[in-house]
Amino acid sequence: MITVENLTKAYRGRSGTTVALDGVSLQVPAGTVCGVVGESGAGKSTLARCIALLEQPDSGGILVDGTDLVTLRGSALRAARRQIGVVPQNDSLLRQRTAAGNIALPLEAAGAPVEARRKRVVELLDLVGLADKAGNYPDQLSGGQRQRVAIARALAANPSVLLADEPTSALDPDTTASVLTVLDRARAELGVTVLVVTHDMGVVRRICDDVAVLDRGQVVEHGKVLDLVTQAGSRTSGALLPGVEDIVRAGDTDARFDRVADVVLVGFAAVGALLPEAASRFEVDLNLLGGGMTRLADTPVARFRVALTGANADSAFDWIAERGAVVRRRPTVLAGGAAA
Ligand SMILES: Nc1ncnc2c1ncn2[C@@H]1O[C@H](COP(=O)(O)OP(=O)(O)OP(=O)(O)O)[C@@H](O)[C@H]1O
Repeated sequence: MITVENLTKAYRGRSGTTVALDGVSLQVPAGTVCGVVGESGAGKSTLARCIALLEQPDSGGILVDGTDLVTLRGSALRAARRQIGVVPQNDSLLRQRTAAGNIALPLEAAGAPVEARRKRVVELLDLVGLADKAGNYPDQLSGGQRQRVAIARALAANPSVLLADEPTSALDPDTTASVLTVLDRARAELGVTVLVVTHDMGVVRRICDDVAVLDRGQVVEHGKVLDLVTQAGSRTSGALLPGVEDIVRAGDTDARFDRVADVVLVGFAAVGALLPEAASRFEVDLNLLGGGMTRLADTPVARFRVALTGANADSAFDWIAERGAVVRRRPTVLAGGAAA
């Protein structure tokens, strides 16, 4: 578990002071993947550097498994650093070392015996899908493969936390997918807690359990992705759910139906069956006016603008809501123009 408590950090320069982190608090449960997102300049990299102990915050705490890292010095600080594997923003492999040689670096620094090193490097190459590239030098690897070697190197000393700063920013979509798969495997197979700094909500969509949205040094949204997408007006729902607004000229079209609502459905059962079942159970005509389906990690999620016609339209929406869907009714415009 990583707990960031009220972290502040300002940069002081000749042209004045820039507040990069302004009381940031967040919790990342053990064994989850958390995305830190936000516009350029929001403070994401500063937060990552503070958590990686590469930068000293002005105030606040960073607790990893209960230990406040900010207060540590000397050998305790060095030991704490080993608990945090860092995948740097830029290509950071040593050019004169092979993939295996790069991955072995932290193990050499920790004084691990040769045989243990060799075994661990083989395991890690396998984890990142590069078992056949052990002897390749960085220049003989693609950008995505180099990034996977950097992840393997960050995992070499068995850290409890893996911190990746924009791990996919320079990669094409296919390569991005392979890097994200590796981060997901690190969590699933090694139980590592993963913090991914990214400006790309696609990363959140694919692998994050949790997300923290930073804006001008503050956390403006934080929680489970699947909870945040059900909250009306959340930035996460806006960025990750299919849009319903632009499909129809709402006022005109809504008027043709008895009841209209925006419905968010989460999970296989809800997405697959809830709406047709409601239609047949309550004998209402069901029309989808907008929206669509998507997938958040392994979970199917849908947002539809649903129109119902029939005497039981209200009861049908109540029933859908009782089964866990989020139903936001829209004011129904009657054919004559007055709101119902
Ligand atoms: N070393 C520094 N010296 C002075 N100001 C800095 C320094 N590093 C960052 N800043 C400023 O702090 C603020 C937060 O920067 P930071 O790099 O943490 O944001 P970010 O969200 O990671 O942005 P990006 O997505 O562009 O990398 C910005 O206003 C930035 O200009």
